[in-house]
Amino acid sequence: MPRAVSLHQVSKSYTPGVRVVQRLSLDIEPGEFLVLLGPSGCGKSTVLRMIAGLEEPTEGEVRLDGEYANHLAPAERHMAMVFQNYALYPTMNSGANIGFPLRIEDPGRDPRPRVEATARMLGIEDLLDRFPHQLSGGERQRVAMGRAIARHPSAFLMDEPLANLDAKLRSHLRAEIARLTRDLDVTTLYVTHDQAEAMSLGDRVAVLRGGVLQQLGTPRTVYALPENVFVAAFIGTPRINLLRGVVLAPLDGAMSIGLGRQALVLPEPLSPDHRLLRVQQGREVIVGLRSEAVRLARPTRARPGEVAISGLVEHVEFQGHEVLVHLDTGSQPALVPDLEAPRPVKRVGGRRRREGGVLDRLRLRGRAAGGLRAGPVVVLEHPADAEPGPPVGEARLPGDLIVRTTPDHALRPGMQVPLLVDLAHLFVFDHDGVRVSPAPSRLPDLEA
Ligand SMILES: Nc1ncnc2c1ncn2[C@@H]1O[C@H](COP(=O)(O)OP(=O)(O)OP(=O)(O)O)[C@@H](O)[C@H]1O
Repeated sequence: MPRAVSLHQVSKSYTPGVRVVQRLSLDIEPGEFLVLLGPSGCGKSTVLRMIAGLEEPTEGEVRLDGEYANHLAPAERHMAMVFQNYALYPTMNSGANIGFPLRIEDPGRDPRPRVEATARMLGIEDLLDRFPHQLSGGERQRVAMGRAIARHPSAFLMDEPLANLDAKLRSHLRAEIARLTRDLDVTTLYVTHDQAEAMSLGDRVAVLRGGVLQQLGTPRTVYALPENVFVAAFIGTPRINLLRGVVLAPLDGAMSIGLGRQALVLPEPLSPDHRLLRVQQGREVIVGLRSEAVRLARPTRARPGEVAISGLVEHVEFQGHEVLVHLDTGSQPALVPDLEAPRPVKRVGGRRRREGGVLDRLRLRGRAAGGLRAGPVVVLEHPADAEPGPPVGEARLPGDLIVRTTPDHALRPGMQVPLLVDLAHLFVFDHDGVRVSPAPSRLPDLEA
């Protein structure tokens, strides 16, 4: 029987006063495939290890099938773990590796029938006599999976099991893991920092940041209705465009969102979501536009709900089936802490500069709470707080908007192109990075 696994207000500190997991509550249904997703160091492995019994929660409860389980030893939990480094015994062949936990469990029983059945399930019958050093990375990972499966566990705990494999093999094994866990009807908790993996595997995805749960939902929900800027930016490729904006709601004119040199004029009559934005009048917000929200087309081609802006082509990224166009629209990108990897130095106009340039200094900062970024997702700093540098208005901004298009547009850097923004796909986040449009209370049925 697949297990129900629950965490109730679980926290973990390795050092007193520093919680690496903070008051986490999660209910994983029997047979469910739940993915824990987040950047490196956000506490994913710690959560998995607490469920496995390899770490003890500092506070809170782990429950298995509704029963308090904090005190249970790993072996008493009947779960199998698969790690990224395979952890096979080097002196045993694949068959012995797969059979090892069976021999420990029941020394008197011949493990071979189970080992062979497991090998058939994984298509590795030919590898049973080989030692780990005679196997490729993908084959080793299959043997490690076999060792986990052979015991018929009630839950799988997988910690980045595909991280060491190349992209092609990863996608192949991903499909295999999905099939296996479905066929075996087992509860699975899968840890990854790869959002594409999370989206393709999970029945639900739990997004963690700094040890704090940001959102728990189906892949469709976390993509279409991210609760905050962090989730919006972490999920989806190419990354969502996040721009700093100001809500302008004059009493005698059309409501708009100012984006630096241009503005998105909200069409009348205002939609219920846009009407609610009036309370943000005069405030700084963060506008989120996924690449599908913007298309290259003239204003005369606008469909209902689309508004026109324009952009200067800065860079064209050819990807074969599509092209990513980096545009300067005269707005300022908003940066999300924890996501901004050190930016590579690149050459622009003969000068070397860090990508992001002056905008790196207009930083959005996570607010610390007990050593954790637990409160608001971001805080927009006033430019006056920024390090000295060229005044914002005078700085030549790097591309602030990435738009996807077909390869048949002949685009070159320096071209000014017309754009249409589909306001049905507009996200607005408040000053603290929390989504305000679409309104949080509006939860369309995305499962249909
Ligand atoms: N045994 C330990 N003792 C002290 N600190 C630890 C220990 N294990 C993990 N940590 C710290 O706890 C935090 C969370 O670590 P954890 O491994 O759970 O994160 P993660 O999200 O799985 O990261 P990654 O994706 O890089 O594996 C990190 O800051 C890490 O340095």
